[in-house]
Amino acid sequence: MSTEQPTIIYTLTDEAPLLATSAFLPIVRTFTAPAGIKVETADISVAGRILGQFPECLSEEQRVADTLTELGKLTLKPQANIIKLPNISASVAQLKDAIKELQGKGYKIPDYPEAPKTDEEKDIRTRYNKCTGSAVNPVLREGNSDRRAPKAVKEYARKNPHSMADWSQASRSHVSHMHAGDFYHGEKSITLDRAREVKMELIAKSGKTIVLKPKVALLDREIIDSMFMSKKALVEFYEKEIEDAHNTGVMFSLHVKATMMKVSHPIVFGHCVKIFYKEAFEKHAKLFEELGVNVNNGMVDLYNKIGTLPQSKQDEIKRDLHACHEGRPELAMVDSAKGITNFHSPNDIIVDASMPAAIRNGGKMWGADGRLKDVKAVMPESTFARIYQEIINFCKWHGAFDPKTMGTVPNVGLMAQQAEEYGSHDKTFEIAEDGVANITDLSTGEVLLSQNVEAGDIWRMCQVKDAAIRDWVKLAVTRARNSGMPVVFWLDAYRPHEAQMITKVKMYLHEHDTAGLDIQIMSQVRAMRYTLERVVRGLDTISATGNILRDYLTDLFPIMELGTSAKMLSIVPLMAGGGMYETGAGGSAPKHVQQLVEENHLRWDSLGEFLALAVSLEDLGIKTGNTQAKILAQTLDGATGKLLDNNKNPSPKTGQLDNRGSQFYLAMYWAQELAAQTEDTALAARFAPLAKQLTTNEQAIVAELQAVQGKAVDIGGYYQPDLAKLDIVMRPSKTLNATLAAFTA
Ligand SMILES: NC(=O)C1=CN([C@@H]2O[C@H](COP(=O)(O)OP(=O)(O)OC[C@H]3O[C@@H](n4cnc5c(N)ncnc54)[C@H](OP(=O)(O)O)[C@@H]3O)[C@@H](O)[C@H]2O)C=CC1
Ligand SMILES: O=C(O)CCC(=O)C(=O)O
Ligand SMILES: [Mg+2]
Repeated sequence: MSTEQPTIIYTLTDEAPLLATSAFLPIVRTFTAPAGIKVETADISVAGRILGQFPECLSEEQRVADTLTELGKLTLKPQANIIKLPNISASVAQLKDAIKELQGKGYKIPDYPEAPKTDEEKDIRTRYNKCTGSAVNPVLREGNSDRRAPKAVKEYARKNPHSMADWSQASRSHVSHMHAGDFYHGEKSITLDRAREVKMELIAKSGKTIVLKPKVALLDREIIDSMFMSKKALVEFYEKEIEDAHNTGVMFSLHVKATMMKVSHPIVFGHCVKIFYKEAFEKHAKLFEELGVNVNNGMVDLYNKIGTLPQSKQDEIKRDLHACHEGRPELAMVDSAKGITNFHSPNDIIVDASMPAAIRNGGKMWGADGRLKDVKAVMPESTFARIYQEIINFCKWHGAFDPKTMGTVPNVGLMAQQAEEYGSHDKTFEIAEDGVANITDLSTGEVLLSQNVEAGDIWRMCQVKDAAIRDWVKLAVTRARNSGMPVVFWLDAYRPHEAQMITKVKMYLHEHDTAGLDIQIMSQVRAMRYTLERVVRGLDTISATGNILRDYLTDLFPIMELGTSAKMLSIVPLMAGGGMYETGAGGSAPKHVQQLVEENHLRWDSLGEFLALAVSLEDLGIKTGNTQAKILAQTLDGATGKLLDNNKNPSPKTGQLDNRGSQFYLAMYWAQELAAQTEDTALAARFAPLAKQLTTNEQAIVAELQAVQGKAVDIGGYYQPDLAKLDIVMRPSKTLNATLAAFTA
């Protein structure tokens, strides 16, 4: 038994999860304190991360620690027990908004340098770049991923099915992806024969050698890939698909993951915008260059930059942009009421969330007129786009899934140690000149992988470490054994990277007793088909996938099965022995903040947080020998079950029970469960008065929580809300606050 006080690290993040945590944390502490468990916080919000980059610009009181780096180090220790809430993976536009907000609050941090020239500006830009895109998850995910719908949650969804729009066999919705010239087609992959140090360089046709990445240290038996996307092929593909959508009268939408693929996907996105508005971009090319317009950051960047021009010039540009819509297909909207299209910002439509939403809507997205319409879903990279076409085909034939009867698809995802594409952004480059792109051994000069590339192509190297793969296979076998479900490894033997993976998976499966287990390997399209054939028959199938499909499938299936990925249990067994517990599988729901600020109603569902806390406590109990932690875990699970049975989830409608009400019910049921358990009578006695008080005051507390709704509130900031104001807004029940305070006193 450890002598240190058992500690859970609770992350403070952004947007809806931060709002919810500010109310939930006092409840958590109330319950964990009697068991001697410490709950510490770690601020990894985008605002906190920005401030952490510029200590020299801040006063002593303003300075914050580099919490993310510290937390990253903790994940490498066996005692790590971290509750990780979803955080913003910021686009450049969001970053700039956050900088502005912080400057307005008196933090003297520099402006974001649009076109850095001096060394100082370049340094600032480098520091800010550390805060964009998916900057948190890859640092903390030092383990593979186990995401699933717990039994109670699945049962709840079966009894209370969410709405699913009908699918028509006449639906014209489809996925369009490249058939040549994308990363899939040009990929080369090897497994290393020993540890090596390599460089990435371009031997240009002009004779120049451009070193793009001077050194990458690789481990023995690591798999590395070299792949590129041809700009020419991409541009041709967009031209063809835009024209096809126009000719056939189907709405056009573009789905990327510009947060995690923070270097490649903004470029992929930008080309599409430039082709869609080709004539306007050609006409104003010089001016846009002078203004530093970069539509890789979305049309929002263009509109911001032209805002400095005389009104007549702005009007002319806008007229030219609007004129482009003539002869172009209708564009899918992000917010039709506000006129925000799919091209507004590359982060507005994030494929893992956007495609499931469209499939749940019968294959439709919103048009400018506020109506749902069939859509051409453009995902240039073919590697994973095909799974969506497969599920669309399935829905067209079988109709929408039925949450009452459908099976479940848990996921075991390879994500440790920045695996695969999601860890590649520091090794992704837009090629400046035609030439040969080589990955070369630094000490021997041997060229390990080589590609012929052209100016504008996107070239990248991905890595996945042997230890991560071995751990992933073990996790898949363990999950198969514990659940009794078959496992399918979604691996495509025709893709060079995955051919290497298949060899390793087969090898590592031999390390385990797989007798009686059903473990298969199938290409993604076949795996999707096989899984769906089982899903409609009510059968369950574990998907064991690489990092991208982990992300895609853990939104896709939960959204079909449960209506949201918020209700997922997301465990990351850290390879060093600790545990990280993510809360759900989705994001930070910016729309929910807007509703809170305008109407004081928070629809965010903290169920994922309740589930995460229970496994965190359970793990802490086992590892530290704290039996009360185990009881807290069991009773919390019981409370979550009651919450579901009694339907005390937050409602999306203002005036009804919201996140705060749902949290109150969790606290009440948890106290009741603790008071009722007989394993630890002292603990039962300790919680009995709390259970009694919360139960007696149920009506009063719910009424107090309800009474505040319907009016606008001030939380003192978006990226860095004022914690005191947040406390007032998120904890409006005097009775509840007083009861918790009296218990702790
Ligand atoms: N683990 C992480 O850190 C992740 C972070 N992100 C980040 O989150 C931000 C938003 O991403 P986006 O793609 O819009 O996806 P989100 O998952 O945040 O939002 C999509 C929709 O899902 C629903 N939803 C998601 N979680 C919950 C919840 N707990 N309770 C209720 N509803 C929920 C909401 O639908 P409705 O409004 O209809 O109720 C929401 O509008 C981005 O900055 C992104 O990078 C995204 C994924 C994971
Ligand atoms: O880190 C991010 O930006 C998003 C992560 C994500 O979508 C996921 O892991 O499901
Ligand atoms: Mg995701």
